[in-house]
Amino acid sequence: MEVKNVSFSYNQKEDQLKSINLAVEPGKITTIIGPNGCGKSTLLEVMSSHNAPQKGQIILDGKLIQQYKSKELAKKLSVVHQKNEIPFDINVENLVSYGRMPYKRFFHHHNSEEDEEVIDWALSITNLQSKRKEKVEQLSGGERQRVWIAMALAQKTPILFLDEPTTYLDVYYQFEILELIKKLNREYNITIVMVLHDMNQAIRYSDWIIVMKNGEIVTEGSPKEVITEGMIESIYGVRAIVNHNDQSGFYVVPMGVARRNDNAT
Ligand SMILES: Nc1ncnc2c1ncn2[C@@H]1O[C@H](COP(=O)(O)OP(=O)(O)OP(=O)(O)O)[C@@H](O)[C@H]1O
Repeated sequence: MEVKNVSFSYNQKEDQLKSINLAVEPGKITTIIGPNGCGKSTLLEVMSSHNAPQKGQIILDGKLIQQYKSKELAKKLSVVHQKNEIPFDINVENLVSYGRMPYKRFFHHHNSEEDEEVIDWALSITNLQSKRKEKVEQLSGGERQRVWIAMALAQKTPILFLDEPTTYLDVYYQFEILELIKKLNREYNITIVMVLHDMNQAIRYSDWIIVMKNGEIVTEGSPKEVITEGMIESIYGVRAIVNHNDQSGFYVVPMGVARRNDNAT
């Protein structure tokens, strides 16, 4: 997938994305980081054709993204959004089965054998088999996040976008979700593009990191190239120590505010 010179504005006054250029490498985990409001979610929304850019092109498998029919695109790319509304009274397997919609004909609501197999696979890889009859609203935050991921997996797409998949989760569930994402990438070869805030998680789980500020990409590269004390100070206005030890590998310790950050976005 390639993003070429893309600009996007919600209000026609100011661009929330300014001339974005990037390429998503197939089979890798790409993570977008940057301060609140810098345009990370907006970029995912534009890359998934949820919003159309005013300028530039997004190309997926050699074709402009707006030329895909919605069902056709939904077989290539699935998205786990930051905020999700649970339909009233729905159980886990019924919500996950929504992921099969792109494969169904109009007014054909029942699941085919293949649909059932894929739903079983999505439930088992997200470790939700035992919860399949439970109401989604009664699950814990970590379990719910796995349900949204299972629904996206039921779409059986080669590309998965996740917007802040670990937000609101305790540290155990954060690792559980990130390990699942890594497994989807390493064992099932699903290309991942995700937004994260935690730099240590970005270091540990990404092949490639894109850093945004003010609607622009300011730098990108491998975690080691990108996560530096200088980058953290200039992008976030925070003093940090970037260190390495044999046990933990390479890690960041944020130390405090370096300067008043009036221009975080
Ligand atoms: N639906 C919308 N209508 C108008 N402006 C919006 C809308 N959604 C986001 N914005 C604005 O676009 C800018 C980028 O927002 P976006 O949510 O993409 O940032 P983000 O980097 O994902 O932030 P965060 O880390 O806080 O989730 C912000 O100034 C935000 O206020």
